[in-house]
Amino acid sequence: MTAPPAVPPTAVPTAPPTALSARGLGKRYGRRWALTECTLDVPAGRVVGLVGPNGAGKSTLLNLAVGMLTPTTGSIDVLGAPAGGGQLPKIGFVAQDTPTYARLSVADHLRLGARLNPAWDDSLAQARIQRLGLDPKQRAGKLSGGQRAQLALTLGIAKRPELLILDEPVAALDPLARREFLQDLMEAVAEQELSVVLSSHLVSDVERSCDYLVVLVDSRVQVSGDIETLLATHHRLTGPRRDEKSMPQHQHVISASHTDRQSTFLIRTDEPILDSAWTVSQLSLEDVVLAYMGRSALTQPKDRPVLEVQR
Ligand SMILES: Nc1ncnc2c1ncn2[C@@H]1O[C@H](COP(=O)(O)OP(=O)(O)OP(=O)(O)O)[C@@H](O)[C@H]1O
Repeated sequence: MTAPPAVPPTAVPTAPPTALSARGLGKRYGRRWALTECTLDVPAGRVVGLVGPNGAGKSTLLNLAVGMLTPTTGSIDVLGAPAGGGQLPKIGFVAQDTPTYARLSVADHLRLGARLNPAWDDSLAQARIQRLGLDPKQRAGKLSGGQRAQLALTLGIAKRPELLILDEPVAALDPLARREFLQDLMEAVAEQELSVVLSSHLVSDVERSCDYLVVLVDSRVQVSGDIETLLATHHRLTGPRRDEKSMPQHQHVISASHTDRQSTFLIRTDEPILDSAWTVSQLSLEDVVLAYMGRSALTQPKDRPVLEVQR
């Protein structure tokens, strides 16, 4: 009897690893939704900027990711498993206002980090503290806001996490400290295999340090994606006045403004723009973010504060 022919192995498609994956995720405080219908796949190995105005829901999303909040609706996976308990050793989390223990010294914080984290990299932590010029004997309560933020980032990085989540880490820093902090962060990303999600109000911070963007406005994700791709697929079209409805289907209008004779559209499309009536211009990341924020403002009910889109 002859053996049956070998069956070629079936290639089982594997989904690319994700840092965060949310499905219909929502969080309600009392009657107010802080996060609504959030469905999102953020790839691993990226530096993700989570941008949105005050009260957009950024902290809520990040706190759901680290399991400090539980969802009202939907689910969130972190590094391929449900957020919460089992994933915590793999996550470094620096919460908003970079909390530290005021009465403990810098050295105490590093000792605590070593006790609490099995993968603690003490030489990395010591080297960072020395490079930053932080006095190991100084109590955290006596550090400046910027120094405290650097201490908190050191604790987060020395944990050797797979995912580092930073909630507005540079909000309290002056421009130079902000630049140095983001520079340090990028160095850590280059040295370690690390995914980072950081929230910020400022597009300039994201432009400098991130390669993936999520825009959250009024509790909803407005857009998310690879920053290079977002910049390559969004355009400003300026030309003779035209009705939005006459635009080709593949051109998704994000914002439109008109004068008597002229129209300006900010569109997203994967296809080339062939209509020679348009003057096509490139957009900055800030243009893209503001357009999505403005779009949200236009769709908000009247009793909500409307975001100003300034150009
Ligand atoms: N513990 C809470 N109880 C009630 N409402 C809350 C609570 N935490 C947040 N909220 C509300 O949920 C919404 C989203 O808040 P969240 O802190 O997630 O926004 P954010 O984008 O991080 O804002 P910011 O940039 O100001 O930090 C806001 O309207 C806020 O008032």
